[in-house]
Amino acid sequence: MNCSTIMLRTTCSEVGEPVCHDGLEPLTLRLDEDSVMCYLPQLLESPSSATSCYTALAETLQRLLATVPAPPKDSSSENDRAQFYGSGSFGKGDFRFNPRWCLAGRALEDENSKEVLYLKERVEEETLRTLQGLPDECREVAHGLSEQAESLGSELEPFFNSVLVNFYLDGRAQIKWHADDENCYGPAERIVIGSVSLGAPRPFELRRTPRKGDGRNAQERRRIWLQPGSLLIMAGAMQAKWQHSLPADPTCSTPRINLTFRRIVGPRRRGEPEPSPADDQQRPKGERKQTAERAPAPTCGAGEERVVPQKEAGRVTTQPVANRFAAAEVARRLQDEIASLKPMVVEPNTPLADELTLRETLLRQFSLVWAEDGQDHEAGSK
Ligand SMILES: O=C(O)CCC(=O)C(=O)O
Ligand SMILES: [Fe+2]
Repeated sequence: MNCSTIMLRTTCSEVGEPVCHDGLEPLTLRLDEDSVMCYLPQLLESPSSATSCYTALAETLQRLLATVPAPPKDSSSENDRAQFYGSGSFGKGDFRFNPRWCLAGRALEDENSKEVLYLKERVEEETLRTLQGLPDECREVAHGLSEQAESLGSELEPFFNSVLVNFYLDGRAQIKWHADDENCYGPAERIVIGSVSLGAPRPFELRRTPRKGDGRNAQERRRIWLQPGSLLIMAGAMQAKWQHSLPADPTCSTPRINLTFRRIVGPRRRGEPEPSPADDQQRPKGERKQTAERAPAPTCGAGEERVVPQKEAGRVTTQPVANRFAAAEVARRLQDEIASLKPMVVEPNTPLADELTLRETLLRQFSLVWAEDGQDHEAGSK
């Protein structure tokens, strides 16, 4: 089969409607000379494993939404899409994250996310297999990917070292046209992203990045229904030349979870945790140092004496903090909550102890990011 002429399985006939794929069969799309997108409807062994993965993960995300204060740039209450980012270790290394993510999303710690670790393994295996098995006609694209594909299999360094999770509460939640082309992923012509869908099926759209003088045809959209349990691989120059979006779908009334596994390259930025020392990784989990112990002292609001009023003592936020709070105010709230929680935590590994750790981690991450620039960031959705 000639890769450049692979057709979408189903086509929409109405004028102006995007070319559609129903997401039930695998698909390889060579979008242009340098960009390729592959879709596998079934990443997990069965539809029921996709359902149980979704159920467990949705429960964790709901709990975090209810217990972790909203980050300063949280937009989940406006657009029904909440963001989370992987944090902690995944066996072969530590999750990295773009420090901006912690302004818009909540941390999803490794101990909270068995499913994420499981999916990460599956996505790496399938991405490697798929990229290595691209048809001959895609060789030029595959050639550019071969080095990356090789490092996917490396024992020492896993390919995907970060994950961003989107929780779409219903069909009103969406993500607008964008490309994931930030510098932290390396050259935009060589970014590989593995995107897993769970929960409600939703349409995903693609279009060429708009350029001056583009005619109507250049803007032709392609649409793929992302089915639960599926994997979408974006590779080659897709982030440089194409944009993608997940439009609102008024017919959808149930949640969807999307996980995009990415590779962050280059030195760690301020605000990103340093990798754990190798010997720390060897030890069983219970014996490892707690994140909070490794955390540097908060730098935001430090030095300011704030007395927690008596009536506030013991009060813990269970609802997301409204967006209007400035970053420093959120930090103060976190400090208050940590002060309230500390005397209540008598045993490790209890729900209260987890809440305390989550707040401490959040505070550490926020504080470092703010210390970097001294002010608010533009927190994008990428
Ligand atoms: O939800 C999706 O399928 C897409 C998410 C996405 O594009 C992103 O997080 O950058
Ligand atoms: Fe994206």
